[in-house]
Amino acid sequence: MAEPLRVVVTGAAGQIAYSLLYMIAKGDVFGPDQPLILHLLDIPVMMGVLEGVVMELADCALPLLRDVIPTDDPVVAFTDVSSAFLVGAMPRKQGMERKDLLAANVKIFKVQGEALDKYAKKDVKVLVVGNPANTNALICSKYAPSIPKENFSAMTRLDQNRAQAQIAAKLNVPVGTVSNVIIWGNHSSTQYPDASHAVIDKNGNIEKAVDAIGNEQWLRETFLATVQKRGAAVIAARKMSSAMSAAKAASDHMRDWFLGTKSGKFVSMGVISAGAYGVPKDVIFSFPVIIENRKWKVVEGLPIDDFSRSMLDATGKELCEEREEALQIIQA
Ligand SMILES: NC(=O)C1=CN([C@@H]2O[C@H](COP(=O)(O)OP(=O)(O)OC[C@H]3O[C@@H](n4cnc5c(N)ncnc54)[C@H](O)[C@@H]3O)[C@@H](O)[C@H]2O)C=CC1
Ligand SMILES: O=C(O)CCC(=O)C(=O)O
Repeated sequence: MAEPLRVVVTGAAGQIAYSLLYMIAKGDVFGPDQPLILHLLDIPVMMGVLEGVVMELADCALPLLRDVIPTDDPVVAFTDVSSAFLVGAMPRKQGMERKDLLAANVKIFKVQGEALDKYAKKDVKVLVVGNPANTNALICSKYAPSIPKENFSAMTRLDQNRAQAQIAAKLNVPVGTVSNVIIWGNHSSTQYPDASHAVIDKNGNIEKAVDAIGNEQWLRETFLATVQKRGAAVIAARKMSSAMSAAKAASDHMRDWFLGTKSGKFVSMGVISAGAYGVPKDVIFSFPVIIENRKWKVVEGLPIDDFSRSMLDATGKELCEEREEALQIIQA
């Protein structure tokens, strides 16, 4: 069997981590043959709660889990890790936009970037879940200059999963038959859920989702708004933000990064922009990617119509504004 892989989860005493840790520890992310050592970081006041999480992980009797290290010390948390789930951050409350969290959360990602830079493996793969995820990931990367920028990502997989589920429900087909829906841009209400390249696999016959749906107005209005505002809808219903679905999306994202995407399928990830599709450079922008040998590559050459162009421009503009605001907060 392989050597154990060290994986850190921050915000380990929180609600997303409560579902995520089980998914990781039972092999959903790194595969059924990969032993794991979990590093669990939270803040000092949460150490009692974290102790309970550690007890529960032990009580799951999971064969792949070789050790669990609970800590409030970033040095312990980030030392020698190959994979980092950065979940720990304040969630938004009803009526807030995710960017309203910048002031509270961006400094966490500066500190954790510095710790990753000093203590993590240089090929560590970092997934930022804590909101506003794209800009937090950018700041984290900025403070970890010895780690390639391509190793930092932000989670838009929950938006992708939501989009697939909406299309499957509209067509009354199993969600697993829907693929290649794209989330462009920011994990915010300016994101662009784009079904124009999505396909449905009907027993081996591949049909374009737009043809199967046959209702452009639904795609541009109902579908778009439902996916963009789904996080807020969950908060309104649960009085807490999405957790089980966020954990599943984080697992999907890191699994595809480590194990690769399936042939002909692409997934959406917030990654450092080099300006593909004419969007701003040096922001963490969600693109369609394929992944091989733990390296992602933006899918190029997809046609972009006028509607899509205006959506890409709007979400890119918001990311540039968030970047400026984050830098001001950090430098203040
Ligand atoms: N990108 C996405 O699709 C999604 C992002 N989120 C975001 O994920 C974040 C976490 O959400 P929940 O788990 O529901 O929140 P939660 O409040 O249940 O848990 C957050 C945990 O982070 C800890 N924490 C705070 N500062 C920390 C630090 N400096 N180091 C380590 N741990 C720290 C807290 O003590 C708490 O235990 C929020 O920012 C939320 O908005 C949530 C759902 C989806
Ligand atoms: O919407 C939020 O701010 C919290 C959770 C989240 O990011 C989401 O559900 O998409």
